[in-house]
Amino acid sequence: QFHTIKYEDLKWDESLGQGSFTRIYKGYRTDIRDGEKHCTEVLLKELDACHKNCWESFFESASLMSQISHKHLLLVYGVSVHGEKNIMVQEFVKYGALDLYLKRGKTVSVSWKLDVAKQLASALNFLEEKNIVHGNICAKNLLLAREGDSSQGISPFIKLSDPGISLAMLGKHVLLDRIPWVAPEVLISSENLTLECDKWSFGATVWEVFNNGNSPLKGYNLKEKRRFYETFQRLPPSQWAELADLINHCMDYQADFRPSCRCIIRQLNSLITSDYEILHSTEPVAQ
Ligand SMILES: N#Cc1ccc(Nc2nc(N)cc(-n3ccc(CO)n3)n2)cc1
Repeated sequence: QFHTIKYEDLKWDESLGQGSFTRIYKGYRTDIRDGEKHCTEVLLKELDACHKNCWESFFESASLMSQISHKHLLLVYGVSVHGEKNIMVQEFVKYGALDLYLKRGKTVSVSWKLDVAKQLASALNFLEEKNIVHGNICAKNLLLAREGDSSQGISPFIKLSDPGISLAMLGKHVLLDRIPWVAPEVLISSENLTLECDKWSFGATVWEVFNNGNSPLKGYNLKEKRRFYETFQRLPPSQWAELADLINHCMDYQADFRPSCRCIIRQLNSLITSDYEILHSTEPVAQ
């Protein structure tokens, strides 16, 4: 199910921040392959000790990512346990989480954003074909491996990160805080976590990418977030009608009305960047 890595083969470098329940560090892993010593740059994701009852879910997430391989899915080398410490050892992705990259004010073109959306859709299509639910699609879990350079026609390259601790293990407050990424039906029961939920989250993630990493419903408290679903509200629409339609189609409150991945990919490919890009060089910030 997954490779176990000896703790003494790992070396910690700088801290790179924290996710929910986890801390991440740059690190190195030494291993001997065909008689040679290799030292690989890795990302060390440590599960906070206080959530040790979630470690099986943390490792389930690691084994999910280790069992499948796809160019837009993060490579997980394995896990290491050392006393209270549970560590997931991942490939180090050069530019880190996409939400922070976009928030740092990097101006990226519309076609750059569309490339990211298409790559995420192809990763989701791969998971859908294997009937695997990710459960935590969001810009924070999209990692940027290549910045791309539109002047040289080099596209960005993203990798979808591990889903982390499964929604079923999370408390109500954490679920509410994941509005609008978590599909409405999951709030009713985590048994409702299906492939369609990833389509909903895909819509919210595309919204983030086209709003320069701004969090949708930023500043909403949990009560306001709950009301957002109870009153069937929608995210502020993009000026680009075809994009807004795709996002709203993915974020349909009726799970079985959401489009298949193939349909999403077809719609993304039909979005013509030329006219939109000329007309709206920068997407106005959503109110
Ligand atoms: N400054 C900076 C900087 C930070 C991180 C990386 N690299 C990286 N590699 C991974 N495999 C995973 C992650 N993550 C970041 C958030 C999460 C939460 O899921 N993961 N970051 C590169 C540069």
